[in-house]
Amino acid sequence: MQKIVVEGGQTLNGEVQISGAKNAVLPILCATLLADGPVDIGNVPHLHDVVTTAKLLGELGAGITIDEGTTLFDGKPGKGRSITVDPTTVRSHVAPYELVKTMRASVLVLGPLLAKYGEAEVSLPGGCAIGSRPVDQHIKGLQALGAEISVDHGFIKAHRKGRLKGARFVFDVVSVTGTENVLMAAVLAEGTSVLENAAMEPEVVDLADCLNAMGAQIEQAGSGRIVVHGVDRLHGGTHQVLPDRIETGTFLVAAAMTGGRVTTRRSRADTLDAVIDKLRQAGAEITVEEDRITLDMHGQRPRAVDLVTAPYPAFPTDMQAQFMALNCIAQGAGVINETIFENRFMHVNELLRLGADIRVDGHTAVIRGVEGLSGAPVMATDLRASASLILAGLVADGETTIDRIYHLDRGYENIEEKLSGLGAKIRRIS
Ligand SMILES: CC(=O)N[C@H]1[C@@H](OP(=O)(O)OP(=O)(O)OC[C@H]2O[C@@H](n3ccc(=O)[nH]c3=O)[C@H](O)[C@@H]2O)O[C@H](CO)[C@@H](O)[C@@H]1O
Ligand SMILES: C=C(OP(=O)(O)O)C(=O)O
Repeated sequence: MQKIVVEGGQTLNGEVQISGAKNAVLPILCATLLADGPVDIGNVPHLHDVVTTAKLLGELGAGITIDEGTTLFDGKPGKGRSITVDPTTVRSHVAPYELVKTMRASVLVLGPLLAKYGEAEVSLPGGCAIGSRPVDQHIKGLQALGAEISVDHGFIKAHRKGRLKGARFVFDVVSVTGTENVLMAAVLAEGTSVLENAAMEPEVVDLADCLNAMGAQIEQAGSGRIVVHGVDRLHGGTHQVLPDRIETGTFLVAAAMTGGRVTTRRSRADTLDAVIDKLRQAGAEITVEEDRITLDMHGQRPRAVDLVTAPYPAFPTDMQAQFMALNCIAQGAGVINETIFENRFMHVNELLRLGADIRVDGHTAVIRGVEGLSGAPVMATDLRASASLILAGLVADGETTIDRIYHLDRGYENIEEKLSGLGAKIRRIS
């Protein structure tokens, strides 16, 4: 099994190119199932979850063509990957357990298969083990559009008699993938749907942009009330995936923790307001120019920050572990309140092994910054926990070895190469 070894003590400096967003490309890949022709997706990150989703689409019968290194991003040439999905050969409507178990986003084939082909059988999804992660909102939303759904032997079984019917649906809780699933189904429903208490995440907007490029009529994505005028069919199209705001935030935190100066290229500062605000509170000087965000810590140790995770545009739960790592070595004490997932403090025990001072009471963690961490073997428990351990390793004394890094490969493209480019001493070993 592979591990990552980080030798702490380097100040990060330089520029890093941000990849396409995992949480945008995965729903977009699933959305291609709705089209009557091929869909070209550009700025696709090299991630394990992308490979799994492509395998899943292939298993359903879609044609997949991968083109390395020719993607255009915002009209500027750049190296990246594009994937063309041809859904016209889809024959199966079953998403098997073996492919779905590793990845939360695989549940996103449910809405498209149901809307386009009239039936779907999708294994209950996996993903990061950060809470119970139910799918009741996905099911209720699709039922509101007229679907008949049962959960049986670990599979969600859905079918429709006739076309789905547009409806008003109010989500009980704000759910990102729940909004995306119902949105994708509503696109081919008869009449207008209004999705209330919808997720406002930039990845939902990116999905809606892609669907609109395929002929959908979606209005107000990015607000809590999305209006969808159903259409008879979607055609093929092209779309560039938006930059990954969580990857961007992770590199900015790395720069802040090491006292360095780092510029992220091909990033979108407008999707990171809450994160940038917290980094400024931590003492960072941040400047934004077009798609570049520069964080300069001027060699200073960060100040601890308090934060509460909540749905977008508030502070993202996917940046919580990274800010926990920052607080571990900051001046003063910070309080982190995790309100989205009930079991998302699993990195705490590993950070304690590096010498951190953290106390957890329910959903709240109090972190007192220490002068220094000391490198040790640790174990990654989920994707962002893995990132937090790398960040801690960057500033720890000596070597930190991180085990179970397969989580990391689900969501970070070439993280060790990108960090090495900024001056970190980091390597992957088998
Ligand atoms: C692939 C993807 O995009 N993953 C992201 C997505 O996950 P995901 O879409 O799974 O997260 P949700 O937004 O659905 O979860 C938010 C909260 O709603 C609850 N809930 C959700 C659905 C449901 O049917 N019933 C229910 O009760 C969950 O338990 C959780 O407490 O948003 C999360 C919250 O920003 C991020 O951490 C994940 O990186
Ligand atoms: C929780 C995450 O991913 P997923 O929903 O795919 O498990 C994440 O990206 O931090």
